[in-house]
Amino acid sequence: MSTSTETNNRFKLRLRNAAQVVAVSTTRETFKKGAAMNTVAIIEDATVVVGLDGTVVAVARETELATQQWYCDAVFDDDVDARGKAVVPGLVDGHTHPVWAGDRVNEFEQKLAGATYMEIHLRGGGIGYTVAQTRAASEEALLELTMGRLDRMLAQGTTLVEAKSGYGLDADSELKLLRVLKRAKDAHAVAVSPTFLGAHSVPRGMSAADAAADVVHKQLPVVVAARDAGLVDVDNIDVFMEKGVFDYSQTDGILSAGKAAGLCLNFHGDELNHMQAAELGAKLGARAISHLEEISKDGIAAMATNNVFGVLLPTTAYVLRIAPPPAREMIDSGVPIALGSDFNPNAHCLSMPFVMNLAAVTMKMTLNEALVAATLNSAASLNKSDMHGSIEVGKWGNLVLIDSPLWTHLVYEMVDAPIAAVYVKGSLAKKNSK
Ligand SMILES: N=CN[C@@H](CCC(=O)O)C(=O)O
Ligand SMILES: [Zn+2]
Repeated sequence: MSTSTETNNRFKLRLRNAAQVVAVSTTRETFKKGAAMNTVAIIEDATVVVGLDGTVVAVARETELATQQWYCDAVFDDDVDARGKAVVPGLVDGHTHPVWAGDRVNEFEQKLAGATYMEIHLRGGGIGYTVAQTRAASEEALLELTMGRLDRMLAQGTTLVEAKSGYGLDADSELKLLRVLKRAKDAHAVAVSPTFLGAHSVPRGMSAADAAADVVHKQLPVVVAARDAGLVDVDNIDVFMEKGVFDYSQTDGILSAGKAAGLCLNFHGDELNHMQAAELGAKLGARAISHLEEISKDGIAAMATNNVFGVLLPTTAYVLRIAPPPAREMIDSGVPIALGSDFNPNAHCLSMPFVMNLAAVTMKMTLNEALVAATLNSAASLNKSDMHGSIEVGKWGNLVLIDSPLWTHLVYEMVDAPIAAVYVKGSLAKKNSK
């Protein structure tokens, strides 16, 4: 082979002859809704090639590729025999709270004994407890904790994660958390979509109205200035819209201010009580609303009409022993559904395969729907499905290699998903021992 051929035909990675490559999509659709959520593109006896720039250059049956001259002449920096294995896109976690110190294992015991989330919250535990621990922690300590959590997510197949601030609740502390997220984003293989969540709770001694005003007039301007100076990255703005936290008009005001600052609206709503969050999100042009356990029929219709993503979090209903959101009705009505782990001190879950299992068992989603919701649609809920969420030419070569010829083992095997390796932009990012 000549040098020039070698240069032109050198690639970063080949995963060859996989029993199944689950591309999810082959048409570059940005998301799926309705019946389409139950279809995933699968190519059997297939090969994926990733170029030196980290993007997919080919995904096809090995026999088809073998007829092409470029492929026969190609050299691969990493050449992996994937026979007997399946490949799915890197998983996308649509909702996490990864920057916090301390833990709440004591509250887990209280909840098991019957205390509700709001009872603990209103007596100063819950988010309030974590805010105190997180404010007291150094930026370096929080970075180390966050990096460790991203490592554990990566080992479970996650390659893109939405990540919230929200345990600072004042301008300086929220900025500290957003700086941690930027440093983690710049340093870690897992891609991060950061979210400003200064409105996660009402700080002790403040009214909700004063807290909402603080978010709009103090925190948000500081965050926007830091973003514009390149000190932090912020894609989305979030509010915990809930009875006893932020009401309809406070949430409207905070989200509207965030939208004016160029942020995507991606907020907590209709979780413990029906708050008309879905209706508000549709009115404001929100990209996504999370939780939705208490969504109304009108809210479902409004989200479907406006293509507002429902980010469903099956760990919440599981740990709080509440009814899960009406996923079936939402999908059948045309709401685009994504999934998230909701990793936080209340729901300590870093595993999207387990989330997919819970979605299938407790929310009656099919395995195909769970995969679409945990890949293409989660990426789309973050406006990132141009490069994430499916195995298609031109997208990042983010790939999960499964130690089974059937991809469905990823979900079936629950908390011990058989993930052999995870590739990010065509580079081996995590190899799991058997
Ligand atoms: N519901 C509000 N926020 C989180 C819980 C955060 C916490 O309890 O620390 C959630 O999505 O479940
Ligand atoms: Zn949350």
